[in-house]
Amino acid sequence: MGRKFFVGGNWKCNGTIEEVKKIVTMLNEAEVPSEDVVEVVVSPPFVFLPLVKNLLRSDFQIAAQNCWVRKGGAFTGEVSAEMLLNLGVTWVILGHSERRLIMNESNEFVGDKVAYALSVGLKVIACVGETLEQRESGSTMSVVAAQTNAIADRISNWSNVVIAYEPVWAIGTGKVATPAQAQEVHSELRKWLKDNVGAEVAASTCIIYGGSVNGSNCKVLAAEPDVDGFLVGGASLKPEFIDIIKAATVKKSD
Ligand SMILES: O=C(CO)COP(=O)(O)O
Repeated sequence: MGRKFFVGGNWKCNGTIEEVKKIVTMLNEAEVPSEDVVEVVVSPPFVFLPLVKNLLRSDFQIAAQNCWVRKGGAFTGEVSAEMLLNLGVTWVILGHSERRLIMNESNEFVGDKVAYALSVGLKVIACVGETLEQRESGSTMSVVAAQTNAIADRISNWSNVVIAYEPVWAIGTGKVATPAQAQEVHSELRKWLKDNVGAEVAASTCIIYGGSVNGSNCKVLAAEPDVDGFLVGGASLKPEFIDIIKAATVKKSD
């Protein structure tokens, strides 16, 4: 039950048409391991999804950074899961800490979003992770378990879910988790899945790490047995994103 290495690029709220075209050209020209070895998904802001979809190489996929919790309708400013599918978008990032903390998205709301997006056929990168305060008070695993539990309560099929462990204190700070810190949470989370969902889901679900991943630290992180890839923010806008994709080969040579 091998897990394929997964690298997501979360562009967040960045970019102009010109910059987006440059990033796509950089990605299209890159030589990276084949689709059998690594799954690459880039996530531009909503407005650039059609442009990126049209220009991006076909072995890379695209993700939205959010979507509405249920079917579309009178929800001003929202984008529905159905619209994403209609555009040919295959993935959506849900529960990113920037949405949990800035937009006050609760565990339950994120769980509802994950369940709805999966039900219409989208694949989901579901983000979990603790704040610095929560880590320092020793509650990392209870926070991550509660976030994951709100999803587990609402879905039964995990085959289209990737979990991104993104400690909030490591996001955009340059303070990357050490390989041991990442491995510890990933393995505890996998154990939580085994105990609460099932052994098969625990063994087959990709758990990727996010938070200050760059071209220099990606290989040591990728070498950890329960780190199945990355969700990359800042570095996904730069050429070093290619080096991060290539970290997949660390696994292949195991
Ligand atoms: O939030 C992240 C990816 O979703 C990580 O962001 P950085 O890689 O910029 O720390």
